Amino acid sequence: MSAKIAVIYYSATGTVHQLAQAMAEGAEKEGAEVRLRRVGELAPDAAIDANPAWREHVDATKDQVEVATLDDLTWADGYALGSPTRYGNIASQLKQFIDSTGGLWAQGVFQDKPFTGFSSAHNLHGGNESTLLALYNTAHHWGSLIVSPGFTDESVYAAGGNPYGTVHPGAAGPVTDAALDAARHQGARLARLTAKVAA
Ligand SMILES: Cc1cc2nc3c(=O)[nH]c(=O)nc-3n(C[C@H](O)[C@H](O)[C@H](O)COP(=O)(O)O)c2cc1C
Repeated sequence: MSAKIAVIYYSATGTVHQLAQAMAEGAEKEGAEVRLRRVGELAPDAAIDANPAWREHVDATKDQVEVATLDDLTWADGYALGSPTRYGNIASQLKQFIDSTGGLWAQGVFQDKPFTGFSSAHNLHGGNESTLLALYNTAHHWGSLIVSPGFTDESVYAAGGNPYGTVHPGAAGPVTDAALDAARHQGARLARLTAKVAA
């Protein structure tokens, strides 16, 4: 059977958005049905307008990517969640969405469903891994199955060797093909394992 995968992310300036797209591509290539969704923006216009890259990304994705809903979580058999690093933690926009899932949690919607994470901090050692570990706290509470990439493919090493999840440090410049390849691998692995669990 093919898996139903929800790739749900927040991105202010587009880095995590690119990783999310690659994650979705990898899952689709594995035969999954994918919903690629961004969480709603919560920041005031004044903050967004103060950063031209942020404004540009908000405007570019407004009509391009649907906003995540709770139905996407109920529908999916497996989850890929992504967030930029915010002081070593996940962004409040994604956290707000997660914090709206109490009703689904109480119904057991997340139990036994594979869950993987991805991120981007500006600096290589600026909190990529602490953000992923913070994201995985939710998976523990949801009763989901954490499917981190591990060192399961050459693409993981080529992208910097992060077994917790694909990341791209913004300080290294534009998102690299290596990071996108690693995200595709991670998405494919999630889809493959989700199909097995769902069967
Ligand atoms: C409020 C705030 C906090 C941040 N905290 C960190 C941090 O702790 N470590 C770091 O390396 N980068 C930090 N950054 C930078 C972002 O994580 C980084 O630019 C990321 O690549 C942005 O992803 P995006 O393009 O998907 O929005 C922070 C940025 C903002 C706006």
